[in-house]
Amino acid sequence: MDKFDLIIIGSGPGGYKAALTAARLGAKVALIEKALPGGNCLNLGCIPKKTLLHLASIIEDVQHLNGRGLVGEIRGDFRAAMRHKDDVVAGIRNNFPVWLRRLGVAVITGRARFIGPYEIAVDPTSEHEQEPVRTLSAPRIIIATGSEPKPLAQCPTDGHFILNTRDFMSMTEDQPRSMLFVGGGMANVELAYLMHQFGTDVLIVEREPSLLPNARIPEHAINTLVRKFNRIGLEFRTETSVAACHVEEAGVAVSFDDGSEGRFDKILVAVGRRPLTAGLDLDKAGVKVNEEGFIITSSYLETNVPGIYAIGDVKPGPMTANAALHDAKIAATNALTGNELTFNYFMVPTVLHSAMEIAAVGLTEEQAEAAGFEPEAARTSFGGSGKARAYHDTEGFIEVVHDAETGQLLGGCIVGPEAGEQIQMMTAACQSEQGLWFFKELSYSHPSWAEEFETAIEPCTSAFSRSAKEVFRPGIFRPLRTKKAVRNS
Ligand SMILES: Cc1cc2nc3c(=O)[nH]c(=O)nc-3n(C[C@H](O)[C@H](O)[C@H](O)COP(=O)(O)OP(=O)(O)OC[C@H]3O[C@@H](n4cnc5c(N)ncnc54)[C@H](O)[C@@H]3O)c2cc1C
Ligand SMILES: NC(=O)c1ccc[n+]([C@@H]2O[C@H](COP(=O)([O-])OP(=O)(O)OC[C@H]3O[C@@H](n4cnc5c(N)ncnc54)[C@H](O)[C@@H]3O)[C@@H](O)[C@H]2O)c1
Repeated sequence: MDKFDLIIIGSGPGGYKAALTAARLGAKVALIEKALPGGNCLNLGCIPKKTLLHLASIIEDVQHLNGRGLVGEIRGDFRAAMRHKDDVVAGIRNNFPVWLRRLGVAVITGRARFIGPYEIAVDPTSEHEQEPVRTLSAPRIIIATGSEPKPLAQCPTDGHFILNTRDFMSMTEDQPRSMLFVGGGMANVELAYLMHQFGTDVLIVEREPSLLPNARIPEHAINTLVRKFNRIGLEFRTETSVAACHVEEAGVAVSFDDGSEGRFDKILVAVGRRPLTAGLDLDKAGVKVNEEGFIITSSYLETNVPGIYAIGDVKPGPMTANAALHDAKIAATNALTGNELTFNYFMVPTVLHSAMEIAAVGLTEEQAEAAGFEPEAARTSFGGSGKARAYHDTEGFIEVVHDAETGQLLGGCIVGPEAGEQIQMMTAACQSEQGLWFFKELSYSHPSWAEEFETAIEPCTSAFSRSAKEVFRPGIFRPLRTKKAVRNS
């Protein structure tokens, strides 16, 4: 039996970040992966999606600027775009094990299962079935096995006409002329926009009264996106679902639960994801799951079994790579240096890449009020931004939520180009003890998107004297280290 300081199961963003963190802390680490290195995020989610959406947004930009110094038509070539996406993903993936091995991480291919609390058997995958079962042990184990798409009984996937996100990312056929997207959550709101820009007729159906009902994004930001969907002709129906689907020779006939019918070349079902623990034999280690199958953890991300941690999609919390990366640093550090760090998902941004980029972090005004703050939102639209005007893209806004009493920053939301980049600054500001002065005292580059932070908060800072910083009250963004947080409060 091979002995390690730490064994990590799964090499998605949670698993690989945990491996890097632990290796840099000097630990002897084993990282086990049963499928492609990089997990859902690299192979079937974030990276392939962003590669394709980058092309979609270039198509939109060129169409938008046509007649303003650009001439000519541009259109997407779906098959070539999918091949380009495969090349991008393979380029990152091929480098991945090399990079980890260079840091001394033992990257092991195979299917991991518990044979005891601190012992793991690694079964060979089907391509390497001649290889023997390997056994490993470690006093610390991190489970980072991710999630899989939830099935929908009314729309069973067949991998060809009715797809889940995995099937979609593996499509090699010609571009469908029409597509139904069942579920109006993060995945379909992004992928439907992609297909719309490539010229497919799309329809999203969402059973709740609005799109993105579970997203950690303020409602008024979602409304901005909805207005844009209406303007560009991207069709969606809320309070609607699928009653039945019949696969025909060259497409799918669909009956909706409002009595209407339709026919589509393909359907993409994205109605959420469920944790992936099948085959792990968690019972052999005594690790407990909740009624939905998520592994239960403490705020240190430790399971009920001391020394066994769970991170990312497999435990309750936001199912994003951003959250998995946050978890990874916390669990790996706690596992090796003692439980001290706790997760705080208010510090983790959410970013939606669709017809508009929307990024949010921290508390909305409503959440801040419920948490006992006196919230005030400072806003500015990009209408007055030189950069936005230069780009002919003034639809978005910046919103900064702060405590009216102290100027403490509580959260924010950005809608517009590169919102996912600008949100890093908002995240840093929320963790700073400077409050609104974080934005006030910076010198900005001009023209830039970020200078609009100062524009947004200017009317609010005038209401405070500089000494107001002294009444700053640590709140939702208190430092991650619990001991320090106790000292501060
Ligand atoms: C279409 C789509 C787009 C997305 N885009 C974004 C985005 O832009 N930004 C974002 O933050 N999030 C995005 N997400 C979500 C993101 O992909 C996931 O939240 C993230 O991948 C979760 O990371 P993880 O490490 O927990 O699990 P995963 O990435 O799922 O990795 C788990 C790994 O564990 C392996 N594994 C499972 N069981 C075993 C076993 N028994 N033995 C060995 N290995 C095992 C799996 O093969 C897998 O490789 C997207 C999701 C989808 C579906
Ligand atoms: N940019 C990102 O960070 C990003 C992108 C894609 C996915 N993800 C993550 O991946 C996970 C999976 O994405 P997702 O979009 O599948 O899940 P989701 O939970 O974001 O959305 C699923 C949607 O399907 C709806 N729904 C459920 N059953 C339905 C039915 N029968 N008919 C119609 N609608 C129905 C739900 O109300 C919900 O709005 C999410 O947790 C998300 O956070 C993140």
